[in-house]
Amino acid sequence: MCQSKIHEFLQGLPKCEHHVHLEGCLTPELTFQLASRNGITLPDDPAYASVDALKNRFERFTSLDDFLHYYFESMAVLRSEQDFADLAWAYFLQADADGVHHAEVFFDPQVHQERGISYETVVNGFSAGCKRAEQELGISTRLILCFLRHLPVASANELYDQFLASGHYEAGVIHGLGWSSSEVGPPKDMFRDIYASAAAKKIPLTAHAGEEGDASYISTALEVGAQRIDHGINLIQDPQLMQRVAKESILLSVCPVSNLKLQCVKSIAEVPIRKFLEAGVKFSINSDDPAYFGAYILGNYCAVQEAFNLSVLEWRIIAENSVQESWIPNERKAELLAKIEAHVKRFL
Ligand code: HPA
Ligand SMILES: [Zn+2]
Repeated sequence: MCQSKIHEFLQGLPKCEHHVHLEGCLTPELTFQLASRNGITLPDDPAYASVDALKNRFERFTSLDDFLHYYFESMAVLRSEQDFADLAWAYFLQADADGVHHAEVFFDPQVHQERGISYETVVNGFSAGCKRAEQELGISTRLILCFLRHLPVASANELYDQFLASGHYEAGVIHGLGWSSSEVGPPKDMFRDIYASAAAKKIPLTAHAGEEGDASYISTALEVGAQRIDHGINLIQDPQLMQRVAKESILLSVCPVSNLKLQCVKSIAEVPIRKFLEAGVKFSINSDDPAYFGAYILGNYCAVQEAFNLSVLEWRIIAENSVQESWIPNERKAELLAKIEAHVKRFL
């Protein structure tokens, strides 16, 4: 297939996104707009001198923690429910343009709470953005609350109690829990108690693991109850674990451009896409923090295509697995699988 045809195929291929941080959709432009709207002085760092200076800084992250520094600092511009709703809406508009039909999106209440923004403000704003995407764009959505590994466990425990007391899970406002932030350093199983409690309540659980950390971070995440692994590229270090992940249909939410930008790989070709396909490991392809890494989901699909030259049928497997392992009812899965089938048929 010629380049323009494959781009048309990838653009129209019905997609599910499972790994995007709503705060990671805060572009330099929106950062400056919200800073001005809220009368906030941006950090005294040359990176924040202008929109272009910030964009330039985002071109040279040296590690996950180097990125996280800017990710957490920029969030200070988010203050009102409307700010959070606007940020989510900005993501959903781009996702819609990229052919996303279902999106499971992360957010980080702890950092907002630490700077005096209430849990309710954050959840109400983000869930308003999700509701608008469902109504106006027909995208089904799932909000996933993330616990942060660089903060004390006591802070996560407090948030977990607040989450339980809010009734947000039962009300379908928040659909699952995850963990993220610095990988190597804090104890691998720091959220063991929270995950045991949440698993007993049948709350869907995922975890960032195997991005900078080795495969043992993945096995620990699974041991404490994660049903999905975010990133997980270092699974290839452990063939036995890889077999188990394939056998148990544990989805990896892989983020190729993020891996490149955070120097976890030297090129997209190093992301084990073909090895996962060959081993029957299910994965989806995702954007992670698109405002920081310069690629939304379609950019990630195209980067994978350029590196691996996958066939239409291989893309069909990826798209179908993305639907099958989404946290949605079977009727919605059937609807999305039919859309994929119709689209694929046009290109075979
Ligand atoms: O890629 C990531 N890894 C860990 N934490 C994060 N928070 C936003 N993006 C990431
Ligand atoms: Zn992530």
